[in-house]
Amino acid sequence: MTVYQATASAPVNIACIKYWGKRDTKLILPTNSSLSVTLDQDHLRSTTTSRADPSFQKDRLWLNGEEEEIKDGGRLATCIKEMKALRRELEDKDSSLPKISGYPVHICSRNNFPTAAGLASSASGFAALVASLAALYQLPTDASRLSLIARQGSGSACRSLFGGFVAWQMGEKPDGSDSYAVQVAPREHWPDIHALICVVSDDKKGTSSTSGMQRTVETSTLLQHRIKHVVPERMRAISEAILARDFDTFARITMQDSNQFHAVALDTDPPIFYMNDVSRAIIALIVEYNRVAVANGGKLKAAYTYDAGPNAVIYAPKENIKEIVELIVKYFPQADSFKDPFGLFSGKGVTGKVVDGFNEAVAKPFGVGAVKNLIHTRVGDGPRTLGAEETLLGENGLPKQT
Ligand SMILES: Nc1ncnc2c1ncn2[C@@H]1O[C@H](COP(=O)(O)OP(=O)(O)OP(=O)(O)O)[C@@H](O)[C@H]1O
Ligand SMILES: C[C@@](O)(CCOP(=O)(O)OP(=O)(O)O)CC(=O)O
Repeated sequence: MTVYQATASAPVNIACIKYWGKRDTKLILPTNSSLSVTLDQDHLRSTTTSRADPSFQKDRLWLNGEEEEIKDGGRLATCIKEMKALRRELEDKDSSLPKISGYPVHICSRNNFPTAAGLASSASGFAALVASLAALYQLPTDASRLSLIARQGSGSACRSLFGGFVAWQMGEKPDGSDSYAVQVAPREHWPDIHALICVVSDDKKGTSSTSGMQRTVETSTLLQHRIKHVVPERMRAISEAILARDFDTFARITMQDSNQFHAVALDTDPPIFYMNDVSRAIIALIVEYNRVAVANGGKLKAAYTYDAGPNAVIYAPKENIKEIVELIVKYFPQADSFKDPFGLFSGKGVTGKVVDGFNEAVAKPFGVGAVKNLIHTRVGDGPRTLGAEETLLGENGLPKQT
């Protein structure tokens, strides 16, 4: 008997222009456009296997080994329903296709990094879900079309359908049909963009993005200024900077937009604080690192950005990452040795140090564990369809034991 099954992986993305606010909470339509860098799946990814089988009783999903409820009308149910509808369209047009759109599905997914910890697991997770169902249903792969569906799982997920540098165009139609992701540039255009993730906390966060942003929409006057007068110009300028590989402008806008997103969170009633003392110390270090570069006649060398949590993501050209790791390690000693996927330290281990002319008084050194982990990665590609050997479901249609 034929087994209808497919496995796909999808990347995390971290926004430079932040999505924060919905004009439609059910369809997940944003109040502003946003733009992100897709990170390399070789380091951070969600992997999902989907199988359609007439013997299954109902649609089921397991995340990291635990079954998650697929609530009627909820985000998971919506994405699965929309993907089945796309398959049905194909079957209606071509009677030779097996009629699998009516079969229940079993879906098994794993994240190779902490879930719901502000590392954008919902983005890679819903993108992998949609990508695996697209492979299962053999849908023609138009990533923007699929991004319309991933968007309804989690807004930021629509950007993980592409690699490289990705914009989510907010659109204006009430039905959301013009609110999808497009690629600004593939990773090959600017492969030199690397990222250092400073994991400050991998706990489940206090205020979820979903509830936090709605409170902001309801109470912040600053948000209205941001969406009308700030984001449109920033989207234009950062897209131009990416196309011109102009890191100085890219970095300036990225930091400004992270700052404004956190200002808007603070302008919410009651206020929302996502950054903590460690996050703010990392900002001080990057600001000083850039000040030294500019004082020496150079340009900005790094950009920080923070999502709805205390973890820092530092974007920089590859050649600067070694100095940045040394800088972070000087102030935030690490319990474990730095995993050095790009061989920057030739197996020698990291010694904390600052660049010449750096004012060490800008931050106080913290103890071991304040920054728990450093992940070095870079701009990456879009979802990948994987071979049958990567399946997460056993022959019985239940998660494989790992
Ligand atoms: N691989 C996956 N497959 C399906 N759903 C997933 C997957 N990974 C995460 N999710 C969903 O996303 C939720 C976590 O999203 P949440 O927004 O709370 O955290 P986050 O994505 O880590 O943070 P943020 O989006 O603010 O950066 C999970 O509880 C789960 O419902
Ligand atoms: C701060 C952000 O990371 C917010 C992401 O919000 P989500 O996409 O997680 O929210 P929902 O659409 O409600 O699922 C900024 C961004 O990724 O653009």
